[in-house]
Amino acid sequence: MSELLTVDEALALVTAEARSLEPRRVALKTALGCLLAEEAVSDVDSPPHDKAMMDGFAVVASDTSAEREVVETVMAGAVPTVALGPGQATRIMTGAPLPAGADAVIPVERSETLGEGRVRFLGPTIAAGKHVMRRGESVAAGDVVVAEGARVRPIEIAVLAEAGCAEPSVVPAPRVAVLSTGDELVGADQKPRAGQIRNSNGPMLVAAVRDAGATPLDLGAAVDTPQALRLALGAGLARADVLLLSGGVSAGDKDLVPGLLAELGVRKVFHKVAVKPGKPLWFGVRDASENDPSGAGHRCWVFGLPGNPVSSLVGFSLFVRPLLAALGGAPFVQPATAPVRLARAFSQPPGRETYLPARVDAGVAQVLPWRGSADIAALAGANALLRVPAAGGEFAAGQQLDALLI
Ligand SMILES: Nc1nc2c(c(=O)[nH]1)N[C@H]1C(S)=C(S)[C@@H](COP(=O)(O)OP(=O)(O)OC[C@H]3O[C@@H](n4cnc5c(N)ncnc54)[C@H](O)[C@@H]3O)O[C@H]1N2
Ligand code: MOO
Repeated sequence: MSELLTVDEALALVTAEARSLEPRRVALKTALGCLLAEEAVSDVDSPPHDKAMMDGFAVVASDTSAEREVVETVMAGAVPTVALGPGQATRIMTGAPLPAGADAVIPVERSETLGEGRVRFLGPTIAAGKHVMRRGESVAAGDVVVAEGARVRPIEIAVLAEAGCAEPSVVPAPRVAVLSTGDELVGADQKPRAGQIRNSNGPMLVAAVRDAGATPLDLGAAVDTPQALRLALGAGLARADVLLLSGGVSAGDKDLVPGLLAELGVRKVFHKVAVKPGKPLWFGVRDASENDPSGAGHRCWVFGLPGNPVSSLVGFSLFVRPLLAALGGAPFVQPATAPVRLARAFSQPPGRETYLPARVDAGVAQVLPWRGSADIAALAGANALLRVPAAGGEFAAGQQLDALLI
């Protein structure tokens, strides 16, 4: 047991292997959640013209004529053709460019149409600039509109669109292949026969990848034969930045994964961590190379997550999710934890660092009844995994521990 890596030691090894993915240009609509790899510069003024901010009449503010001649109507998208003189007004719609000479807009609610193309305005005179947004008032061509390193949220998508950045350079979302292994697995839509179970890890990990802002590539399930596994592992290594495997990493007769990964050029970084559940976790890296057997040549990070679903979830939350954030350009982040207070006393024998399913409300953690690493059903209402240090001990109600947020 003492030879096993601690969680912190294993995290340090993952951190040492982590690096941000190479920036590349992506279609704007797929940039959501990514880090911008270069500052975005606008190629236009915004607004592109002095624009009406109300439906109404463009006027010369200093003109005090009681009645005006309406010289034309300008809709948004159109261009005015008549310069305004004294005693004149242009009917104008919100967003349309102001005609030359005009410097204010009187809202339609403050007008009275007199017929024969004439209009009278009600109420006080209007100040120059009223209900008008000047050309370039928001952004001037050449302005930096989003800084390098900013996270692209829906707001930044709008700003980039306005600035004409249709293909921004971003640190891309990692592509993550998910492969479940095991002869016993059937799909959620199938009735398991004797000896079979449904594949719950595959759908969980695909969803967890998506939830982490990465792009999942669902490779389904492979049976435990060297041929089937070699083919599926090769596909994952060729097509993804990260390959997530579930099952086949402990000590069973059919735990073929570590040997096959070595054969495919994946360098083992560690196997087994002092954590409960999740001990048999395997981590390795296929280094970037021009002559790798898959022909892809890019670096690929590989996790063999233990087959038991709760063990897989713990491995994902502790190691995979932080690595995905780092590949996406964030400084290496530790797993998301929060201090919580225990609702009830409990005791835990010494052993591995342990993660107990818990429900945290207003900072108070209830440990949930749980039948071990195969009992994912017990976690259906859980929102945290309570971290119990390896030394174990007696924990009093109200005592503070850390919880991993899931
Ligand atoms: N002699 C030893 N036996 C085991 C050890 C060990 O160190 N020495 N470790 C135990 C621990 S801890 C775990 S966790 C499991 C992990 O084993 P594997 O990663 O090799 O996974 P499998 O043996 O393939 O499966 C374990 C368990 O999980 C079920 N499973 C597998 N895949 C899925 C899936 N996609 N969806 C749902 N459930 C899945 C599988 O049917 C098994 O019941 O090993 C212990 N044994
Ligand atoms: O660590 Mo295993 O993951 O205890 O079930």
